[in-house]
Amino acid sequence: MMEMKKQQSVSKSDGGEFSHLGYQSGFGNSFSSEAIDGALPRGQNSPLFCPYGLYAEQISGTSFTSPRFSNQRSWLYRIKPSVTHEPFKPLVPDHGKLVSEFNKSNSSTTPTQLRWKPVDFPESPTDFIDGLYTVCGAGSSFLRQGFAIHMYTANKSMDNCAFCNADGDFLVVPQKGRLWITTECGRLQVSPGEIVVLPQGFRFSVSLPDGPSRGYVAEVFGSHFQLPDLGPIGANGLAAPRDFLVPTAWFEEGSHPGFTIVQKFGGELFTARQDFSPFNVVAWHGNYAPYKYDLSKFCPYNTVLIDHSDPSINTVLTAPTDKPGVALLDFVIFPPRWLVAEHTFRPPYYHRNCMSEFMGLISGGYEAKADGFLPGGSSLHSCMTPHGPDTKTYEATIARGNEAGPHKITDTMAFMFESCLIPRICPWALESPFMDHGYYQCWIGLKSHFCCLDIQNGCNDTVDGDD
Ligand SMILES: O=C(O)Cc1cc(O)ccc1O
Ligand SMILES: [Fe+2]
Repeated sequence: MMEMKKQQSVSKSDGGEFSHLGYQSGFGNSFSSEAIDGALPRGQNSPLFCPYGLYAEQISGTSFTSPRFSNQRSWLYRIKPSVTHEPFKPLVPDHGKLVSEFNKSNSSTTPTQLRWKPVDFPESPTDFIDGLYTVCGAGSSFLRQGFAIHMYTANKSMDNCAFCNADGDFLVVPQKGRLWITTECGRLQVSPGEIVVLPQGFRFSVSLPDGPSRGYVAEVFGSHFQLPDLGPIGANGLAAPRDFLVPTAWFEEGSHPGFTIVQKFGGELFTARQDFSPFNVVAWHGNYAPYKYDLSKFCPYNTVLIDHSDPSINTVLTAPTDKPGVALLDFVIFPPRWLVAEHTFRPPYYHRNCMSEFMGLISGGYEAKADGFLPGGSSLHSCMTPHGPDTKTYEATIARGNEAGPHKITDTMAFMFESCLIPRICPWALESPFMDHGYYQCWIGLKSHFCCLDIQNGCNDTVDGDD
């Protein structure tokens, strides 16, 4: 057998290598990458003898028989197959705060507008897995239909262990602190302002080069993220396929005694021991792989004359249901952009939505909230729960009047996870010390401006006299 040559053979603690990673570009392509020349079998997936004595292993992200346009799978060529581990055992002590099936025993429901302040960083050593907790969700990973919204706060790297989510795909939105993520397909550096999708089943490990870190995670059960159709926008715009980055093959070899795989399965965590690293894939090919995307690359479209567009115009990724146009989960952003609409109330309109809206703020402020919605904070406006700009935003917009010229909103990156399912909320989120119990007050001051005569004619008579 040829001498095993280890390429890019740095340890995970070598930071320099993480910041100079090469990536493959594209969305849902047929990717291929080999860390050693010739490690990918040519002409077939499963030769009797793979190059360099590697094992061939397929990971399927859709059923074998899914239609070709949606079929996702990759072939991994690895030093030892994933199956080489001791039996899974329930994690002790139980993690307790991850939920993947939402029912009366683990969650409750409320139509009230909810808002949370940013959560403090942990004081005791907490890695990405320890620091993950579910805020809300609906459906069931067992039934392959549903979603969960989690958040994480962590201060230490995962050590000698990898996480594997059998329940669904994670879309991770870091808000504070970079994530150095080692996956079976290679390594990714993900900074706040970027997102990463870790599809169902892939093993990954998260290191925190910046220490205390915080962020949001959307999980979808039974669906995968795809780019939205562009309709009349045309062939270009919003998130461009070429800006999605997929890792190149990277592996580590040798013995890793006591390496632990932590598997999330039905919302519960199980651990299995093995004596080697799962990051032992020397080459891979296929269209099922982790990827990242820099939100500053997004090309926003919007009104250029009147009125406020629905936020769907800023959809980065969507995880569809079987109903056309109805998302299990849309990931929508509110990026820096020009506001130019004439004689228009430019902030988000007041509204009630049959979809449920969870929002987070990565940086800066959010155009609908003058106060109280802070980077690292979050809000939930469930199905048909009324919401919209707070009193200060409304009054300031009206005061600016019709003469407002083109204006660029800068220093902002808010996002929304929007789902057709109605979320139930976990008790620790409802009882959290970071819950903003006075949230409703941001709208209470909205006064009646009703006037019997047309306001353009300068009428000052309010009907209900509340000012
Ligand atoms: O509620 C929100 O702040 C999100 C949102 C923004 C927007 O511009 C229009 C509708 C909408 O739900
Ligand atoms: Fe909304």
